[in-house]
Amino acid sequence: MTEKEIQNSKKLNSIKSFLPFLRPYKKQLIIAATSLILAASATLVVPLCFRKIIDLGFSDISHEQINLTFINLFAAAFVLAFASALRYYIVSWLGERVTCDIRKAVYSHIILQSPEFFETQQSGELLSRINNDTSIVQILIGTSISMAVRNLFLLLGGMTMMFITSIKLSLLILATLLLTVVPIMVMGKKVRKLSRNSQDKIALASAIAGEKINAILTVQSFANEQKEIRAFNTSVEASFLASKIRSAARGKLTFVAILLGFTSIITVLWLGAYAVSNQEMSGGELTQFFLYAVIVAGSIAALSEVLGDSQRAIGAGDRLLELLSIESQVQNPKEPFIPPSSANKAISINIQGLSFHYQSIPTNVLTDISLNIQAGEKIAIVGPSGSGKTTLFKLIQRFYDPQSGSISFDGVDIKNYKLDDLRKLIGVVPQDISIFSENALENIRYGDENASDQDVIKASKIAFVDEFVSKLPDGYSTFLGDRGVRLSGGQKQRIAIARALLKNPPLLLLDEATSSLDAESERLVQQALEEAMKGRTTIVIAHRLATVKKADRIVVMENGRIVEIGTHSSLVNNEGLYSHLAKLQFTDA
Ligand SMILES: Nc1ncnc2c1ncn2[C@@H]1O[C@H](COP(=O)(O)OP(=O)(O)OP(=O)(O)O)[C@@H](O)[C@H]1O
Repeated sequence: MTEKEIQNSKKLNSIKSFLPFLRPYKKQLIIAATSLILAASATLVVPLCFRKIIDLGFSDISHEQINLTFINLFAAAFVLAFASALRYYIVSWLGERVTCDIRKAVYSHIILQSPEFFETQQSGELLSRINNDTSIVQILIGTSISMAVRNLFLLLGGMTMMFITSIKLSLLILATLLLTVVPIMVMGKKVRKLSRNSQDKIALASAIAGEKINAILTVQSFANEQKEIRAFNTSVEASFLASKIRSAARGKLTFVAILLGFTSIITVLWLGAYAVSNQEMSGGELTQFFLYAVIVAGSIAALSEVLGDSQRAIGAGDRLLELLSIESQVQNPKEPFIPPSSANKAISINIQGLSFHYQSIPTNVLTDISLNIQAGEKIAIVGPSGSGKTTLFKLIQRFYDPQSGSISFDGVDIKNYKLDDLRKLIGVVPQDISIFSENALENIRYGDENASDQDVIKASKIAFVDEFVSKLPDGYSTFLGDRGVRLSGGQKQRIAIARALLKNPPLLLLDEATSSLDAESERLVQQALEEAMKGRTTIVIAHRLATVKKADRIVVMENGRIVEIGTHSSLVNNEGLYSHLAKLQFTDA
């Protein structure tokens, strides 16, 4: 295939890939097509009526004939009005409906991606795709396609009628029309390229804004507001420039299309006037021919306009399809293992020869990790920053698959679990806690959407959340603010613990906060954690002496490898990395 053929087949595929979204609405499509054909046919009948009116003249004919002619004209007008209105409603409805479905599909596709996807995609850009690109596709489905079909129908119908009226004049017009189409095609291609460019620029501007608004405290504390305003302005201006270039190209396209279209009609009519004067055709026939030529020219102009719009839509559609075609790196197994229903008791973990590197960097972050953890055991992981502790947590939750080795829960490789089932077994208390723009009750219920209010409050009491939430102005109904800005670090942690407890998981993964909490908060968080760990297998990334001392075993990591395993006292006596770290790192050591 030549490059052009590949491009064309891609274009076709872009449109084809949207077909599944249209499939559920066959009934509406049939109504739309019928009303569209009716309206176009009514338009094509009008010139016939006019020819009759002119050629009959009104002096020599009966009133009955006059009445019939005008009633016919009125009937055509009625069909035209009714069918056009129906077409407008159904087609707009389809556009809105399908866009809504595409939006839903894109969002659920994004949210099911593994974290690797989000390492390369900016959230602002993804939002722009959900909002802007889908809106453009809406124009395609809600307007452009129906305009294209209607005008194509008018073009073909008008041409046929023109040939019936006068073959000679029609052939002439056809020849001049060919001269019109070629430049339109060439220019249309350019517009499409520019459209994609302009959409990319808009997405980039949203991405920049989204990222900085999310990090507003960092922006303001470095007094970088003006810098960020300038950066955003530059990127918005770039998107304006891209749109300007696109609009100019589109404007030129419209100019060329209309001018060439009309030039060809005027030329032919000129010749038509001679034909009437030589009595080769009647005045009514020339009028009829003229009206069809106007319809044909109008439809060509409209088609060129639609071409511009659909180029834009295909650009946006391409981006959406590209997004929808990305498969998550972590997939559910074909035949998943069904965990037994008594799954809430502690589980054992077996890690065997685990090695892993992130796709972006080929050096191993974890190398040959092997570790057996018994059901109910409490393991503390310590190690210098960057030694791979958090990465190990990510692999246990199967956010990534290792390049070699395996992790098993109660003897079953975690790859055999459905992702949902696997993650239901794990409660995570991360360092970086997400609080959503909802009230306290709903924020905690995020751990288990089916939990009753009583369950939420029970978990809150164990996690010492009740202690501060009940003092808030509206208690559990208090809105916690965008991303929890109204909560302290220790309070957020306790919310995270309550969430994890509500899930009642057999395995707890705790990432101990490195930021120092005040003594009272620290005591409450520790107490909450101790409650949470009861009866479960627990792995904690430890930064405090109190935590490591309570652990059954301590795993010491360095450069992605396990270098020591033992209890606090045995490791301190070892004089290895642990004793060195213990002296330096543990705040209360
Ligand atoms: N998404 C990622 N892509 C590429 N490299 C990553 C990614 N996440 C982490 N890394 C790298 O992997 C290594 C281990 O990181 P990890 O977060 O697991 O360390 P850690 O022991 O938990 O450190 P800390 O105690 O500072 O949290 C680091 O060198 C880090 O730069």
